[in-house]
Amino acid sequence: MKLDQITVRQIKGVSAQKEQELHAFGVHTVADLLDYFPFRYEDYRIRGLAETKDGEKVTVQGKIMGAPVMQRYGRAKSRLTCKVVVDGVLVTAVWFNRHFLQEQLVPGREVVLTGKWEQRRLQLTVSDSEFPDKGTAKTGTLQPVYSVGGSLTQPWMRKTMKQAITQFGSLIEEMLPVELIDKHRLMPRSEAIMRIHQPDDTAAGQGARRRLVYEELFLFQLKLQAYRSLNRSRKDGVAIVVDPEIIRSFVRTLPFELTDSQKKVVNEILADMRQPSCMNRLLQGDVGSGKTVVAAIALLAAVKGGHQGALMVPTEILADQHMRSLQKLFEPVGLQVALLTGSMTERKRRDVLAGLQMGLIDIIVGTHAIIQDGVVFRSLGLVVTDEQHRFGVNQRSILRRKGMSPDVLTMTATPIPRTLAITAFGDMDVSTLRERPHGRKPIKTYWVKHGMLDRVLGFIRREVDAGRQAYFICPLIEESDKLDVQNAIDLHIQMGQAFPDMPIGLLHGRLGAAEKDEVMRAFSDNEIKVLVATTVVEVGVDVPNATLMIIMDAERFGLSQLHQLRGRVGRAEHQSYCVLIADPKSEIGRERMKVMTETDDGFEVSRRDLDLRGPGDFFGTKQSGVPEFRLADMAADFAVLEEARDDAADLTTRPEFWSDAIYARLRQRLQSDQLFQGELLD
Ligand SMILES: Nc1ncnc2c1ncn2[C@@H]1O[C@H](COP(=O)(O)OP(=O)(O)OP(=O)(O)O)[C@@H](O)[C@H]1O
Repeated sequence: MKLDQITVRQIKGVSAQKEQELHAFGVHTVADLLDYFPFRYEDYRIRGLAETKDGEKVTVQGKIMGAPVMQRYGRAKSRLTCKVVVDGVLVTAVWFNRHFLQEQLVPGREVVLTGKWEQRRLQLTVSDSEFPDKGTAKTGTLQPVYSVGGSLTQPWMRKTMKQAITQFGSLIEEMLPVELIDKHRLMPRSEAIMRIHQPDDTAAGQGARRRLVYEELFLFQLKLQAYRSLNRSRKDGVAIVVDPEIIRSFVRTLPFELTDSQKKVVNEILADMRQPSCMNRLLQGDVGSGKTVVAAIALLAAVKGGHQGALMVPTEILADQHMRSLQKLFEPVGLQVALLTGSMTERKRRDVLAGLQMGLIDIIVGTHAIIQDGVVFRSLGLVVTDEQHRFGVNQRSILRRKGMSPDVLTMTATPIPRTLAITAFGDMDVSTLRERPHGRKPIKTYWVKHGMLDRVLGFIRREVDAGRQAYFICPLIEESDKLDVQNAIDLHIQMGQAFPDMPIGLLHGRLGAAEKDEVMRAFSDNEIKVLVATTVVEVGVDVPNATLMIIMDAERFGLSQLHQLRGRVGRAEHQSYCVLIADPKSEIGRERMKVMTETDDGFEVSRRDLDLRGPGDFFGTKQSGVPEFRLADMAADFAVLEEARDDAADLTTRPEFWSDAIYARLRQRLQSDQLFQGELLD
């Protein structure tokens, strides 16, 4: 019998109702239950009061000195106090709603008390007490604390866990290969499971945790690596072979020389595309590092190799911008670029769809709608997308069902600290643009208080008089009672009054698509000098003549968002500036503003952001692909994560991993994972 075939109902003491409640926590089988780890331990080990700080929780042993005093409030509420001598100090012990203890508090009797210590009043508010003459179960131990609810209480979980281990502990199987256990000197799985639920001393408890953290991270990495190596071994992708001279002569048409970083990354991408397996590569580069032209070269290669390319972007504004810049770039080489968006007329849409199907359109630009049903390509060779729309297994299988296995290049402008890159993008190969184009000057960033608006206006005037343009960003569209933030519409009016002679534009999410396009076009063409906008301009907008970015209420934005916004300037050779207007209330808020003024390197901003926020918060949402681990802590267990990654990478490249019986259990475990959706062994 295997543990994952035994239902929790078969554990003594688990009723049908309790079983149902366990289901709500994802616990169905004994295997699930044993993998339901405590998230912390309650410490009942006895300590001296001298080493206990005010407000801390502590367990002490003492002797009852006087008769207890009880006050009752209504029927159920009571306050019981009693003098107890602990380490030679006379302490007042207080219990709330434990009137039934009164008779047991006999002067002269030994007692063990656990509770919160209040130094000043020499008082202990007791949450737990035991009497050594009656035997102590908890005293001196660490008790596991589980995430529970409903009628599942901590004592019940502890008891049930113990019972499960007694009944079924001998069936716990090892799941890591022996060589890894030996290599890292890990505790056997059965021992680790028992100890994590019933730790007897910290050293062994640490060993148990280390073993299970390794296992968790290893399985996670194995999943990513297996996916990656499986992907590489599949030969159903398109092998895109282009004459290097075509690429070279295209590069010669560019108005600038590629940076060494761009050349290196282009080579990595083209090498991937030549393979008959599907490319799954992440291109990370700081704001303004020139990712677009890299993507353009890859798209050109796809087309010259006899296929079509798609560029998928998050917003229609960006779709429009990229459409125009690709058209300009590809005009000399005669590529047909088309736009596909939700706000297009039905007729136009039909034309585009027909063009794609017949292969008259080489490159399609649009939001994620471009790979959805109803869109048929003659032969899709490459999809370029951004990290928010990263290609999951789902999208790949939609395309595969349509008979397409394009190469995929994912771009991100949020440089990801190494820790998170390993976890969130471990299934991808990574290319990084390390340098910015030559001649770029670092952006100067200033942080000012709200009272300085007049000087900021003077700054705008100076830049515009010098022929440049400015962005003025604020957090909301319209005035809100709840938040005291400057809104774009008001600010637009205010700016109009301050600069009656200056064309000032307004851009926000509530404008219609055509209106947005028109505002963006006018700003691009330098007809509008100052653009008052919400964060719709955050990602990817490229107007090289803009040199001033002013961000109102900057404390309301996250660091990476501020960095993204700042990246809208400094995109050509002119000196550029960013002004943050903010009165942050918290220390962290002030720290964030300081980080911005101290560095304009996105990798450094990310690193400091991670320090300030912690990894759990870094991406904000679950869809970011950063998983929540049961035991592992990405910051604290980073070294283990790296080991696990190397081990998993090593294992999955060995042929025996895919064929040998020893690894069958690991493969089975992988296959049950959603990421693969049964693809692993077909
Ligand atoms: N090698 C280069 N030399 C000079 N200018 C370049 C070079 N590569 C790109 N550029 C220009 O730099 C600007 C920024 O490039 P691009 O829009 O590709 O940045 P990006 O990496 O996509 O940044 P973001 O994530 O901020 O949109 C563009 O105007 C582009 O034409």
